[in-house]
Amino acid sequence: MQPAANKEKVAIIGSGNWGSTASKIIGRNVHNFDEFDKEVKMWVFEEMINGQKLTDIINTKHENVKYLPNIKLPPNVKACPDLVETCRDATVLVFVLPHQFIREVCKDLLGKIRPDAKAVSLVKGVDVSESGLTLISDLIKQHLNIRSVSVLMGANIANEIAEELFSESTIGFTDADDAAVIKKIFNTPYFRVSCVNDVAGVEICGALKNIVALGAGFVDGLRYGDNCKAAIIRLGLLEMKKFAQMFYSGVRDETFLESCGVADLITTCSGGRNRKVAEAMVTTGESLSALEARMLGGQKLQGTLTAKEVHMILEQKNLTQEFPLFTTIYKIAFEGLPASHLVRDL
Ligand SMILES: NC(=O)C1=CN([C@@H]2O[C@H](COP(=O)(O)OP(=O)(O)OC[C@H]3O[C@@H](n4cnc5c(N)ncnc54)[C@H](O)[C@@H]3O)[C@@H](O)[C@H]2O)C=CC1
Ligand SMILES: O=C(CO)COP(=O)(O)O
Repeated sequence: MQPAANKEKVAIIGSGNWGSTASKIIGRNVHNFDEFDKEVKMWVFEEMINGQKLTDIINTKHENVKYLPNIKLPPNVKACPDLVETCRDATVLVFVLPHQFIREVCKDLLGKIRPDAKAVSLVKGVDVSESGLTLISDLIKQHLNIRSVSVLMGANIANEIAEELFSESTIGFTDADDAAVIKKIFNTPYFRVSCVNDVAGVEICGALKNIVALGAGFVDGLRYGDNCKAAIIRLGLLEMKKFAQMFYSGVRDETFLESCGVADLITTCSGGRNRKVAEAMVTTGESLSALEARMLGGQKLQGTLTAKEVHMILEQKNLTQEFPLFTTIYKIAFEGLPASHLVRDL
């Protein structure tokens, strides 16, 4: 189908637990504004479910039976297995993939998108390579030559939002006009979005809280109680802020009090997947990667890779002693340090 002339057209890149939830919100919201084309394409990393393509299931049943079961998606959300086809005519690109897949996706999209497209990243993670630390939003911007990449992060456990339970979220932006368009596709009475001019602050919060969530899971596995978990959350928030302000100038103190900051830490340390799998690591003695594969039905952890990536950067810069919580969580997760050292070593 040709896009309606001069209309904003949204493409969603990713269709996991959060990607599918985002498609439910966006698919409905485009009907509220004249300026949007009503068709929303969603790129699905194709897989077979009981002999049927996941894209076919989504397009006939209007449900992502693997990553967001029992939630109806709007019929104007069209699942598409071809990445370039999904994005070719879009003016708004919504990136919502596990962060380890972003480089590959950007490579495949290079030169294949509209020059006037804007983007928003819902991806919680950072990129670490030989050239150092890069925000996922910067990676997308640099690789695809996109003029503005906003981010949307917050206390947003997808299953709750899919059931339309109230939550807040934060858009970090550099271009206020683009942020206003992006807010329109996400904001609903049950998903309350606010905007701050601080991409790095919002994005670093979204990435680092997943490391702290592993710590919260260790506390739960050890049965150390709620006071101890609150201490981990407090110390985690301090290290998140220190890290963000050390690596990015202009990060604002107030950002840590938005949904993307303290609120996301609290929800992730209570109901998130990183917390759940870290708890199981302590109670079963199995590795985080084995538990991720066994417990999550194809969904991915982001805290494990982020803990490794952040540790690599801290080691490179001789900063591990300045971040004792992140460092201890890394050592418990990957170097066999007993979980009880979480509090002993702080
Ligand atoms: N699920 C949640 O509650 C929330 C997730 N997020 C963030 O959203 C991002 C996406 O997470 P979810 O939608 O939850 O995904 P998910 O963890 O539920 O699912 C994994 C997704 O990765 C896809 N995939 C597997 N192999 C792939 C490959 N080689 N290339 C591309 N895609 C591949 C799968 O098809 C699936 O769609 C993450 O950064 C996550 O931290 C943010 C807020 C809430
Ligand atoms: O980011 C999230 C909630 O805001 C989800 O966290 P998990 O990936 O740990 O489930």
